[in-house]
Amino acid sequence: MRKLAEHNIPLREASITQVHSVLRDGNPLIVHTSMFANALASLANPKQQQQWVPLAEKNRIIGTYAQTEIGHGTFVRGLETTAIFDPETKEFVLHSPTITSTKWWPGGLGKTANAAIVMAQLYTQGKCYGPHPFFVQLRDFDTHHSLPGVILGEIGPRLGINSQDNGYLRFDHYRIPRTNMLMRHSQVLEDGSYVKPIHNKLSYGTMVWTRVAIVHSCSKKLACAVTIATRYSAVRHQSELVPGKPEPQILEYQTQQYKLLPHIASVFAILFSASSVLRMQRNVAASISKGNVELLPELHILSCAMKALSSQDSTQGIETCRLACGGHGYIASSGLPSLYTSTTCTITYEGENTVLLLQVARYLIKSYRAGLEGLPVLPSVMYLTAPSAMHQSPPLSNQALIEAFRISSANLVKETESRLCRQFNLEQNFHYAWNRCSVALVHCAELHSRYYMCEKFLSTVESIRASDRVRSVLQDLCRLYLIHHITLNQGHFLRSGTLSGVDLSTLEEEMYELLAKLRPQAVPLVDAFDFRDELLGSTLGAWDGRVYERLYEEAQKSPLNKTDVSKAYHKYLQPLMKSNL
Ligand SMILES: CCCCCCCC/C=C\CCCCCCCCCCCC(=O)SCCNC(=O)CCNC(=O)[C@H](O)C(C)(C)COP(=O)(O)OP(=O)(O)OC[C@H]1O[C@@H](n2cnc3c(N)ncnc32)[C@H](O)[C@@H]1OP(=O)(O)O
Ligand SMILES: Cc1cc2nc3c(=O)[nH]c(=O)nc-3n(C[C@H](O)[C@H](O)[C@H](O)COP(=O)(O)OP(=O)(O)OC[C@H]3O[C@@H](n4cnc5c(N)ncnc54)[C@H](O)[C@@H]3O)c2cc1C
Repeated sequence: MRKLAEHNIPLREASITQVHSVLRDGNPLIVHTSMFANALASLANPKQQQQWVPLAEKNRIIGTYAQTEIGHGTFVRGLETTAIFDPETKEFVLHSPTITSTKWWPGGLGKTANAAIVMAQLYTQGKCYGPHPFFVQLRDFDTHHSLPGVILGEIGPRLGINSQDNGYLRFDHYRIPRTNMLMRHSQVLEDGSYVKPIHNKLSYGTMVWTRVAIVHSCSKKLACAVTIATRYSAVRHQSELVPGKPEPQILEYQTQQYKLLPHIASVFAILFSASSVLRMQRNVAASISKGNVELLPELHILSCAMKALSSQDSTQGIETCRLACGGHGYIASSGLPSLYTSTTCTITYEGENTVLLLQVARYLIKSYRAGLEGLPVLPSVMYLTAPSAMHQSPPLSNQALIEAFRISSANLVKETESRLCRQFNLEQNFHYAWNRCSVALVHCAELHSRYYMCEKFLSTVESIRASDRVRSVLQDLCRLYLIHHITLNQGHFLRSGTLSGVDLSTLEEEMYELLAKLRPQAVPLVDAFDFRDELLGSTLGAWDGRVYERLYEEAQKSPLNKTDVSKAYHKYLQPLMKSNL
C-alpha cells in the first residue's frame, strides 16, 4: 500500500498480477479496493461519497461487499437479509431471520473489514422493494471489535486464496441510520416513501463493473502462466525426437506447441475483448449519469458473456500450462498452482458461469424473436436475423471464418428457439420448456460469445498500429486462434453448412503449419508481456532460464531441510520403527 501511495497509483488501478506477486494466496483488501470502492462510487449519492470515500481512500474504513448468503448466491432476488425502515427513529433495522440468511463468502469480511456494503431486502411502509445496498459499519473503527448486533467470523480453509479471509455475517436487529442506504439511484424518504430508480437493475451495477474487471484480470493471469510454461519449454530437454539425436527442447514437440500457442493467442483475445467491454462500460456510465439507461442491457449481457468465457478459458489454459510443465508444474514454486487456485474461483464468483450464460441466452432468444417481428434490436445481435451471406469473402479467409461463426451462431439460436417453441407446446409452461432446453441455450451463449471474442481479436489486429513484422506475428496468432476454436466447435459449422468436412481438414492442416511457423515466436511473444521475475514468482519461468538451479535453491528453503533429522523422527518414526508393528 505504501509503494502504491509513493507512486501515486490507486490500488484499484494496480494490476491484479502486481498484487498477486506480493500476496500469492489471495489479497484481504481486494474486495475493499475493487467492489467496495466501486459500490461507493456508483451507488452512493454525492453527499454519501463525501462522507465515506475519503475515509475509504485513507483505509480508515476497510470495506467488503456482502451480498451472498449461505442459502443463496446466484438468485439475488432470493436474499433473505431484511432492512426494515422504522419511521419512528428514521433507521433501518438489519436482521438475519434464518440460518440460510447468513452472509457467507465476502472477501476480507472475516478479520480485515470494518464495514460492508450489505445487500438486503428493503421493506418500507409494509412493502418489500427487493435487494438494495446499504453502508454498514461492522467493527469499531478504533478497537476493531465487532459491534453489538453484528456477529461475524471467517468461513474456514478453501481451495485457494486463503489469505482473503472470506467471512460470514449475521445481524440481530442491528440499526443503521436511514441515510446509510446507498441513495444514488433509489431512495427512502424520511416519511418512508420509496423513490424508485430509473432502471430496476442499477443496484446490480457493482457486479457488472467487477465482471468487466475480472475479464481483464483473467488475461493477465493467463499471460503469467503461458510465460512460465513457454520459457520452461525452451529450457527443458526431454526424450528423443529423432532416435539417437540429442534430446530436443520440449517446445519442439508439436503437441507441446499445441498446448501452449493457442493459449498465448487467447491472452490477446481476452485482452482485446476486455478493452472493448471496458470502453462500452465507460460509455454506459457516462450515459447513466445523464439519465439514459438504454445501453445497460447490452453491457450487462456482454459483461456476462466475456466474464464467463474468459474465466473458463484462462482456468483451462493455466491448467494446461501446469500439465505442460510435467512434474515440475506441480511444485508450488513453479507459481502455477497458485495461479490456478486464484483463477478457477472466477468461474464461480461474480455470477456462476452457467447462470451468466443463461442470461446471455435469454437475451439472444429475445433479440431473435424481436428481430423476426421487425422490432429494433441492439447492434451486437442484429446478425441473428440478418446474417450476411458467406460468399462475400474469399473462401476460408479470416473474414469468411468470422462469417462462418456468425452464421453458425445465428443458426444455433434459430434451432434452439424452434426447440423452445416445440417444448413450450408440449409443456404449456415457458419456464419448464426453458429448463428442458437449457443445455442447448448455454451452447448458444457460448458460440455467440466466442464469435464476439474472435471478431474483437481480428478487428483489433487489423487496426493495430505496429511494425509490419509485429503485425504479421499477431495476424498468425489470430489466425491460429480462429482455426483452433473452429476445430473445437466443428459440429456447429458442419450443422450450419458454413464449412464442409474438406474445409475443416484444410483448416486443420493450416493449424499444424501455423504451430511450426509460430514456434520461433513463442518465447519472444511471452517475453513481450514483460513480467518481472519477482512478479511471476516462478522457479520455472524466470527470464534467465536457470530452472534447475532455482528449483534446487528453493528446495533448500523448505522448513524440513533446516535439520538433517527431523523432530518427527524422534517423536513418531523411531518409536514406530522399534515397535515391530
Ligand atoms: C473495470 C476496470 C478494469 C481495469 C482493469 C484493472 C486490472 C484488474 C485489477 C483488478 C481486478 C479486480 C478483480 C476483482 C476481483 C474482486 C474479487 C471479487 C470477489 C467476488 C465477489 C462476488 O462474488 S460478489 C457476489 C456476486 N454475485 C453474483 O454475481 C450473483 C449472480 N446473480 C445475478 O447477478 C442475478 O441474480 C441474475 C442476473 C442471475 C438474475 O437477476 P434477476 O433475477 O434479478 O433478474 P432476471 O433473471 O429475472 O432478469 C430480469 C431482467 O433484468 C436483466 N438484468 C439482470 N441483471 C442485470 C444487470 N446487472 N444489469 C442490467 N440488467 C440486468 C435481465 O437481463 C432481464 O432483462 P430482460 O430484458 O427482462 O430479459
Ligand atoms: C472465492 C470466492 C469469493 C467470493 N467472494 C464474494 C464476495 O466478496 N461477496 C459476495 O457477496 N459473494 C462472494 N462470493 C460468492 C459468489 O458470488 C457465489 O458463490 C456465486 O455467485 C455462486 O453462487 P452460489 O454459491 O449460490 O452457487 P449456486 O447458485 O448454488 O450454484 C450451484 C450450481 O447450481 C447451478 N445453478 C444455480 N442457479 C441456476 C439456474 N438458474 N439455472 C441453471 N443452473 C443453476 C449453477 O450453475 C451451479 O452449477 C465468493 C465466492 C467465492 C468462491
